[in-house]
Amino acid sequence: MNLTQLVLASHNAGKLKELQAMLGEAVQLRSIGEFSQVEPEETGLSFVENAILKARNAARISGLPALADDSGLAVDFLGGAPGIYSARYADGKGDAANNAKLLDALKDVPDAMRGAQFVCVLALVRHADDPLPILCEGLWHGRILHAASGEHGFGYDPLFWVPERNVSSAELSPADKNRISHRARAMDLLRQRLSLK
Ligand SMILES: O=c1nc[nH]c2c1ncn2[C@H]1C[C@H](O)[C@@H](COP(=O)(O)OP(=O)(O)OP(=O)(O)O)O1
Ligand SMILES: [Mg+2]
Repeated sequence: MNLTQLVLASHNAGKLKELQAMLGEAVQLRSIGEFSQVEPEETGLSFVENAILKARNAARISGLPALADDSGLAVDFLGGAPGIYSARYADGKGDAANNAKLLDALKDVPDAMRGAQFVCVLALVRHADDPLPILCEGLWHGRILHAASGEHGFGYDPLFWVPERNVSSAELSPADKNRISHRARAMDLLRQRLSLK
């Protein structure tokens, strides 16, 4: 597979930055935003389904092989919510509203019951109708803080406490987050599958 031209099926600038940093110079990720501003509806019931749906859509629009990232935050106390609905948790009002709603949902919940996982599924399709998408998954275990902390990253990072570093994931340097995050784990697997260094 020629991977010098790969389109990233994401309108999220934070993901593009992280994934490009992880891939290095060998692969140039082009944003789907160069081709279309229309975001496909994420109608799947799983991260896998939504990742494949986004990848196929981007491959169709761009004519290039496409990588999609479907990710989210699964909170134990909320039975895995917001999960695949993480981006839409506060009805599309954005990251700050999502974080405020999550803090409210966990008000007065003690630390021991605030466990959560970031989930990332990467899907790579060679073309829009690829019958064998490459799928890689990564999980990152942590806990939901009682208040936002840190300026790096995006999304729920300011609320996600990283036990192995004793900071929020928004307090990690971008390079550090990219070594240990759910996305980093999924990307490690993808690199192995593609025999990339
Ligand atoms: O490392 C992360 N650090 C913090 N938050 C994160 C992370 N990874 C995913 N998240 C959150 C952001 C969003 O609320 C949802 C992903 O939703 P998701 O649909 O996959 O992405 P999106 O709509 O932002 O962009 P797009 O679908 O165009 O790729 O999970
Ligand atoms: Mg999305």
